[in-house]
Amino acid sequence: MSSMQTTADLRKKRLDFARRSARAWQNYFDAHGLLPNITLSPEQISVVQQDEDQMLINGSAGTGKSLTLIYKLLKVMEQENEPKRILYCSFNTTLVEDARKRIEQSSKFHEIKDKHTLHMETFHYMAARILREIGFPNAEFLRINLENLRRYEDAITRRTIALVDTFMESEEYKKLPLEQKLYKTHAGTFLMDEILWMKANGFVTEESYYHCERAGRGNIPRLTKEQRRTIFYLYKEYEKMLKKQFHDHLDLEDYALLLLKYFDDIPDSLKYDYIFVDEVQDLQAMQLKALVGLAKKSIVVSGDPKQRIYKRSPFSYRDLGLHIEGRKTKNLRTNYRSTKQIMKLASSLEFIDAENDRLDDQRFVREGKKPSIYFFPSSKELSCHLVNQVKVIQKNDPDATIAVIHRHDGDTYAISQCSVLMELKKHFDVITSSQYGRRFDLNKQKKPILFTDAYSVKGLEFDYVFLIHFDRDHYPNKKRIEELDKRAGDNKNSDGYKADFEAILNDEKKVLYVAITRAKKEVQLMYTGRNFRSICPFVRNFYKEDYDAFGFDSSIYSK
Ligand SMILES: Nc1ncnc2c1ncn2[C@@H]1O[C@H](COP(=O)(O)OP(=O)(O)OP(=O)(O)O)[C@@H](O)[C@H]1O
Repeated sequence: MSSMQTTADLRKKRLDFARRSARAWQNYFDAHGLLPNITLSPEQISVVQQDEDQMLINGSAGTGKSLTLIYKLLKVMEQENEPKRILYCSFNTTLVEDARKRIEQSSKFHEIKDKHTLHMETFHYMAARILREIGFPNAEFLRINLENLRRYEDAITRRTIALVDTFMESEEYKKLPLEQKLYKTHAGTFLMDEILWMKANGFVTEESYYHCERAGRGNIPRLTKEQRRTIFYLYKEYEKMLKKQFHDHLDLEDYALLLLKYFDDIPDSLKYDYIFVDEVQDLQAMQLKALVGLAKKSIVVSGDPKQRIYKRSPFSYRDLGLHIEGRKTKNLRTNYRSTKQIMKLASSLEFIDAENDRLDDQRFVREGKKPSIYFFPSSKELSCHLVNQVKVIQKNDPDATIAVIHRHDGDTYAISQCSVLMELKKHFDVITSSQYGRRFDLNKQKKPILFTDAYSVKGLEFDYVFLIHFDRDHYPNKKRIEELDKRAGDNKNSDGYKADFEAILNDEKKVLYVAITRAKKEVQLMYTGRNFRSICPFVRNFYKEDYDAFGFDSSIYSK
């Protein structure tokens, strides 16, 4: 009896296998040799071969999510015989430029690229293209980088400050019931943040805003439901201001909202058959929702929640129309970029909202030197060390790519005055992230050194990474804490303040995680200060055996 069952089971298994193979082979794509020096792992191949209308590729930094996405894109381009419209998009300009550099390395790509219409661009560029076609000539083709984002937020803050100040002096405000009056701390940047958050999440009717969960907005300052009525009034006034005084100016958050609002006016010919989205965690909720709507046949997104360093939202993927449960979510586990030693350090950072990388869940293809942390009493000494290190690298490893990551975060004046940058420029060819697309040629020997903030290098990688601001003023960024303190007023002992403070620390750890995980071979974290105690507090998450310390005693801080 049992042997008969076994034979039947075996036959069924064989049949299932044959059916599965036949199904797989119909769309089988020969991924071999498409990009130089890459042989996809079985794990990656199975993601490339699996066709779904919606799919999520998950994985920690360096597991090949972007690469796998590019292979899926090449697969579609090769297998579709009729011309298709295909979009590869992400939030940051540099990442899109990087993907373009990668795909250009494939000779297959050059063979098949004219078969289809392929757009490789940021969300905003794609949205501006469609919006202009359907009657919004004000949609701009903006370069999305940190400097432009800061400039743009500053402009909005100036408008919202003027708006709140005038409103609070008005007769109308005086007549408001007490419970709808605002606190002083609701002024300025708070209103700017709130309006942008409302737009990013589509809460642009009074009732939806009144009833929504303000996830991601923190607790400080408190905002009661009744006060939301006043904020909504100010939002409306702000919109009128944009129309009248700023000639129908569009905020970046308006691009997705307009696509959704005028969705029926978008002809099918402007939508995409296939959409591929990299670093999906950086997109705002309405942006992702618009992309889901624009994908006629399939949308594949890839991301890593530990690298989410932009604004948060109350929505799940499902709420936004992305159904990626079960086999439609794929996880990649082998790290092809960083050494085990680098990932060990990065993985010890503890987050409150994202699961830590478990090292025993990950595999590595290379090992290398332990990361190091250096304290220097002055920035002159730090610069001197950095220059010497770069000289040694360029002598021993002339093909190497090098990034120096700072935390001036879009402050163009601070960047221009940065003594480390000045010193580097005396010795080397140095570029900033806005020059990355034009000046950074992966095929050339002796590439320029990239001097960049941590946001602009999302998705990029370098053989050697130097972080120059590993101190308590920059991780966490002092300006963010000062802003929270300003908003808290006398409320600094409240639980709400503590929770918001923790949320900032968590975000800032993610910035650090992104920065460290850009390194392939070696990473050095460096800081200066009056004494070694000015070290970044996140060092307490590190195990002392995971890094070499210079200029201070690691046993004081680390686990
Ligand atoms: N199978 C492979 N063989 C060789 N190299 C690989 C393989 N898979 C990925 N890589 C390389 O590993 C590096 C990291 O890949 P990729 O940038 O796609 O990772 P990622 O998961 O998107 O990272 P991040 O989340 O940091 O953007 C790249 O240099 C890529 O070429």
